[in-house]
Formats: sequence, C-alpha cells, structure tokens
Amino acid sequence: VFPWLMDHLPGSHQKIFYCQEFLRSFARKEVRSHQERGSPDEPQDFIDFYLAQIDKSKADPHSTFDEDNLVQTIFELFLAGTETTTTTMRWAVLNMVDTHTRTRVQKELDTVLGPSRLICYEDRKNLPYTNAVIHEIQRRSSIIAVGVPRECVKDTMLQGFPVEKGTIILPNLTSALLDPEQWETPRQFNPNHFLDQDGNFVKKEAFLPFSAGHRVCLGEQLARTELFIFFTNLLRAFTFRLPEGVKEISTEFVLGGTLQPHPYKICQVLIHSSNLCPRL
Ligand code: HEM
Repeated sequence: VFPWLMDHLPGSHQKIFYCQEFLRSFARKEVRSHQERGSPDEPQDFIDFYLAQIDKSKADPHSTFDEDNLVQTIFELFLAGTETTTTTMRWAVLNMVDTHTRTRVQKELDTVLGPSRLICYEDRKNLPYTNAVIHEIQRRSSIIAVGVPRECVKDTMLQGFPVEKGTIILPNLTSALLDPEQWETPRQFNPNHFLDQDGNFVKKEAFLPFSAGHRVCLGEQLARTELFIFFTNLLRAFTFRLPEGVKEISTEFVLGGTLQPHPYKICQVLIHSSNLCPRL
C-alpha cells in the first residue's frame, strides 16, 4: 500500500536497495560517458543504439524510449544475465567433481582441440560429449523452476483445457526438464540424455531451461556461448576435487531467486598451465 515506507524501515531489504542503487548509478555513469563521447557513425553497443532511438523518437509523445528506461533495461540485463550464468557454472563445477564425467570431458577436449588452441563456440560441434554434459548440467539443475508469469491475451484451448483471456500463466519449466516420459533417468545426472547410440549430440524438445515462445530468454545465445567457453576453458586447465575429509556432496538445491547448489568449497587443481586461456 505504501511502497515508499520500505525505504525508511530497517531490515535486510536495505542491502537489496543499496545494491540496486549501486548498479543503477553504474548504468547512469555509462550512459553519461556515451553521451559525452557523442553519437558515433557506427553505433558500437546497446547504449549507442538506445540513445539513437531516443533521438529518433523525440517527436513521438507516446514513445517509451527515454533515459530512465535505458538505465532500467541495463539494470535488468545485468540482473537476468549474471545470477543465471553464475549459478549454472556453480552447478557445473559441482558436477565435475565426478571423476568419470570430468575425465571423459577432459579427454575429448585434449583429443579434439590439442593443448593450446583458443576455444570458440563453433568447436561444440566437434565436442559431442562436452556439449551433452553442458546441456545435462542445465537440465538437471533446472535453475529457473518456474518461468516469468505471463497473461493469456485471448480465450485459448490448450491440450483440451480452456484457458480464459486474462488468466495468469506460470510455466513450470522443471516439469519438462525432469519429465519421466522425456528423460531416461530424470533425477540423475546423465549426459547420455543428449547422446545417440553412436555418441552424436542430439537436441531434445523438452530441454527448456530458457523457456520458449515469443518471450523466450533474450540472452539465450549469449548464455549458451558463455557457458560453453567458460566450461571448456576451465576443464582444459583445471581438475576439480572435494577438499580432504569431505566424502559426499548433496546435489539438492537451495531455494533462492534461482535454484542454487549448496555452498561447497571445491579444490581447483591446475593440470597444465599451457592450457590456461590468456584471458582467464
Ligand atoms: C543460464 C543462463 C540463463 C537462463 C537459464 C535463463 C533463463 C531465462 C528464462 C527461463 C526466462 C523467462 C522466459 C519466459 O518468460 O518465458 C528468461 C528471461 C530473460 N532473460 Fe534469461 N536466462 C539466462 C541468461 C540470460 C542472459 C545472459 C541474459 C542477458 C544478458 C538474459 C536476459 C533475459 C531477459 C532480458 C529476459 C526477459 C525476456 C522477456 O521478458 O521478453 N538471460 N531467461
């Protein structure tokens, strides 16, 4: 009823407000420095394109392109793009403690890429096992269990069920990612879910960590590229082990903004320094 009241009440939400303001003020500074630089002949990044669009739509009184919306969009891209990829990488490292899977990935990377060549996203086509492992990490961790709520825009029939206009829909992504009719061992980490009998990578329709349709994750391609590049570079240079004394780890999630792994300490042991990506 009085959202502004929260600004004045003490509590842990104050830390969230502080972090939000930190990120927004960073975005504002970036926008300012782009404005000071002036509009380049060729827009170089998202901010350049957005500022050009603000300029173009100045005469339109209904335009939503303005500086506040630009700052908010940058904020949302950071929010949607960091928590998700980091959480997936944390699951990746936890799963790579398993010696069998990790060794197979490392052997494939060694055989196909050799010791020191830079890895690019195209390489995934020659790395079916590694690609399958990355997909299985995303499937099994199912970090966004329920997608963003959407509203049905017209009366619809869905698999025999009537859905009235105005109904709020919450897509249950986990129900597809762990569907026992779609996956051989739905609750078990198993890269074979994405491999045929000859070891070729196979796409699966029920693989929906980024959701689907018009409002599918905007950053899907970026996220897929990041996950592949980060994962392969890490596995080429390091091996992952549990610290001494730790025998077992839980693969159950901790409920947060995303489904996260338990906060374990993992030992990252350098295999070969020549495999270190110069940019890592
Ligand atoms: C592993 C990484 C990621 C996962 C699993 C993921 C997953 C999702 C999911 C499930 C949605 C909801 C889609 C829907 O409402 O149907 C979504 C939306 C979105 N994601 Fe991602 N995401 C990831 C990375 C990223 C990255 C890297 C960015 C951008 C830098 C990004 C930007 C967005 C945006 C802007 C939306 C809202 C799209 C809209 O409402 O039209 N995401 N994401």
